[in-house]
Amino acid sequence: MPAITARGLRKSYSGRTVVDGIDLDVEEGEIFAVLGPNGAGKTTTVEMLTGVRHRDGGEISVLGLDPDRDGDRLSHLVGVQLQDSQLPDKMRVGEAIELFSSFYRDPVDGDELLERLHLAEARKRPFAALSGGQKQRLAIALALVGRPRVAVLDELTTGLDPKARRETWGLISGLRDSGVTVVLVTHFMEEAEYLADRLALIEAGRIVTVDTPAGLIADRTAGRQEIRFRLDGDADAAADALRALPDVHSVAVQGTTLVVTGTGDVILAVTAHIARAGLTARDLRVHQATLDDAMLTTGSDA
Ligand SMILES: Nc1ncnc2c1ncn2[C@@H]1O[C@H](COP(=O)(O)OP(=O)(O)OP(=O)(O)O)[C@@H](O)[C@H]1O
Repeated sequence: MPAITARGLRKSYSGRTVVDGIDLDVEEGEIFAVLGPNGAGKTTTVEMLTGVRHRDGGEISVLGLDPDRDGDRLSHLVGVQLQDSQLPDKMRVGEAIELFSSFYRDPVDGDELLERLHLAEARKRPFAALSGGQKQRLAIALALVGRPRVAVLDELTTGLDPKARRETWGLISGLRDSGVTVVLVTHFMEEAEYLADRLALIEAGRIVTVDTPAGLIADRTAGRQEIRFRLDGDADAAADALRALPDVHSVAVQGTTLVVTGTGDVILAVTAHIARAGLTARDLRVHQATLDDAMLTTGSDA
């Protein structure tokens, strides 16, 4: 049974429709990413799922409850990290965790959570004195302290450095492993590819695609691969020979570097040819199409 179902979701601001009939099913225990360009309606959509924002039309069920009608009951089951979370300037990190813990029947261990999010040393620091990354990590901690069954995380790792981002991904994978359903709004394709079981692409308030990351990549890039290597010898002659191979789509010569694109068994075809011709390929690198590549092929700036 889906943890979240939305049908015909609509929202307008001052007569301008920004969510225009969205249908969604998020399965229990999956990480579901919401992607799309700036202003597509991602935040408005997830805010309606959590009841933070009221819908103008459509139906929503989160764990069998309606966020507009059953907000109090749902607040015990859903953890929300929204963009630009604000707390009173003087509130200390430890006080915020204690306050939010007190809202829930069975909160997690606040100390352990702060430790995992590298905030233990900032426990006594007031909100106003936190760095951007610390505020971000505190927002994640506050979303998770109530041991939610559903976590809605908007721009989870925006503002975090690469190490903190990776650690946060570990935390979110762990949540899924413990059965939590996660809805994740993100602009980082690498994050969606790494974490998401499925994703929805939203453009201009409508769902364009719902797929797995691998399915979307395969669909949009047709399994395109790129191989780069340096060649000792006549690069132009080698390029001509490579162009004649099956599965090779293009060969570009950039100085002594060859860039070959293709599909199917192109890697095998190229490496076998190099060996047969007695050539040496140095610094050989293979690039498989990523979610970033898939999104760029649609012209989206998500
Ligand atoms: N409170 C509001 N009042 C008026 N317009 C709003 C309000 N909140 C959002 N909008 C507008 O609704 C549209 C959708 O905004 P939303 O924040 O849902 O998009 P988004 O996909 O999350 O964008 P981003 O990736 O930039 O966060 C935008 O054009 C935005 O300017």
